[in-house]
Amino acid sequence: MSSTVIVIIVAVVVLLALAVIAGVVLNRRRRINLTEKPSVEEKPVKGGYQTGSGISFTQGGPKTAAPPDEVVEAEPEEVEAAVEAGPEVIPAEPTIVDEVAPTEPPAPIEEIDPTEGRLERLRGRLSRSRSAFGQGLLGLLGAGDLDEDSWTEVEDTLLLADLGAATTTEIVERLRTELVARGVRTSDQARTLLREVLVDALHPEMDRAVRALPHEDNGTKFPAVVLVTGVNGTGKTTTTGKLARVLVADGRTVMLGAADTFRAAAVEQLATWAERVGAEVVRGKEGADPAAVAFDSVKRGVETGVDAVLVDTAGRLHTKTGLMDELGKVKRVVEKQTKVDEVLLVLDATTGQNGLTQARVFAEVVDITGIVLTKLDGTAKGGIVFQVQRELGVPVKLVGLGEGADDLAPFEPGAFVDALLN
Ligand SMILES: Nc1nc2c(ncn2[C@@H]2O[C@H](COP(=O)(O)OP(=O)(O)OP(=O)(O)O)[C@@H](O)[C@H]2O)c(=O)[nH]1
Repeated sequence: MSSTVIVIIVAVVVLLALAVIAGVVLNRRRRINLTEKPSVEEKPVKGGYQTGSGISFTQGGPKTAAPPDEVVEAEPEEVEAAVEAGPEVIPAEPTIVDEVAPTEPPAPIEEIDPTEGRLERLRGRLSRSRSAFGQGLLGLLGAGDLDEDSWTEVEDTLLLADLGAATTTEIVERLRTELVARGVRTSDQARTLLREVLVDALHPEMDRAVRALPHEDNGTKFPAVVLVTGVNGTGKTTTTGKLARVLVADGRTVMLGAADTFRAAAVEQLATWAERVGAEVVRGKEGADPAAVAFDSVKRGVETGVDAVLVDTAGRLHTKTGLMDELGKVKRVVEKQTKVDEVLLVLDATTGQNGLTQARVFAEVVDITGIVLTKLDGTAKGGIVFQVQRELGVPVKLVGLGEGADDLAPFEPGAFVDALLN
């Protein structure tokens, strides 16, 4: 073979290699990168809920995630019993490990939608909240001097949107003072004032990053442990799956723990989510002790060196004692191995006051570190966000805006209020 032919072959090979590399780079760019904030702030589209950034994550571990004091004290014997798989409820240890799904599932791993597509789809999802809220308020405030009847109407609008009595009073008082102090006369001025007051009431200074990144302890990598809790039906399993997708899209590895063993279908549901993103799932048999499954998922997560273990916990609200036993035990048992970094409480926004009652009970049982408000797309009462944060003193970190796999968004007070008012 002549040297010219060899040179041509080498040149063709180099060109092909460059084309492959360019293809891979372009493909990766199309995937969402949730840690990067867009450099240019997009103007919110009328009526849409657009967030300026992706869901942000932060490191777990003792340095950044010191949780408040635990409500429930660990009982060593009880913890041991759960870990060693007591005969009546906990399946034998090997059973759980045997049921770990294969690392490489046969089904193809899904591409996760790029950010642009996600924001596009979330537009207008809050339209029902908007019609009940922003338009009415702006109509009233834009009129200038308000008589007592008009102020009562403002109050009623806020109450109807589920903001709760305390937040409503606070907001009305501030509006009354500022309206006079600033001499508000036009609807634009009213809009600016209303936006400011509502955003402030949502405490934009709260840290809303999800503690789902690993930390190191004495040179050993520990995954972040996220417990996802809430009453069955609120969207707990769905949220766990959606969060796993966000992490995977961000280049992270996750282990899912199907500790909601109350309903076999819930375990299957989580296994499907895991399969779709190529993650492992650890599960127990129906009726298995949730604490044992949670323990095994974290153990497996540490062994395999994943970045985060997301545990879908049981959320039966039969009695407070029952819940306390179950959830308190899950947390204590997991903490035999590593700290629980995040306890997310999933609340269904459509349940209004009922959701708040649930929140109170859960908060008494376990230290909630973040709230996920689901089904905000299906309610005219977006105001529940204000109330639940106020009640628990814990930030709403994520919101569910649909049944689709990528319909989970970070909660941003400014973007949320814009969606209500525009
Ligand atoms: N519209 C809407 N539906 C949602 C949202 N989040 C979850 N859902 C739906 O709510 C239903 C219940 O969700 P699950 O995730 O199964 O609820 P769960 O709390 O895990 O309940 P169990 O499976 O019984 O443990 C499902 O049909 C979800 O698709 C949301 O943000 N918007």
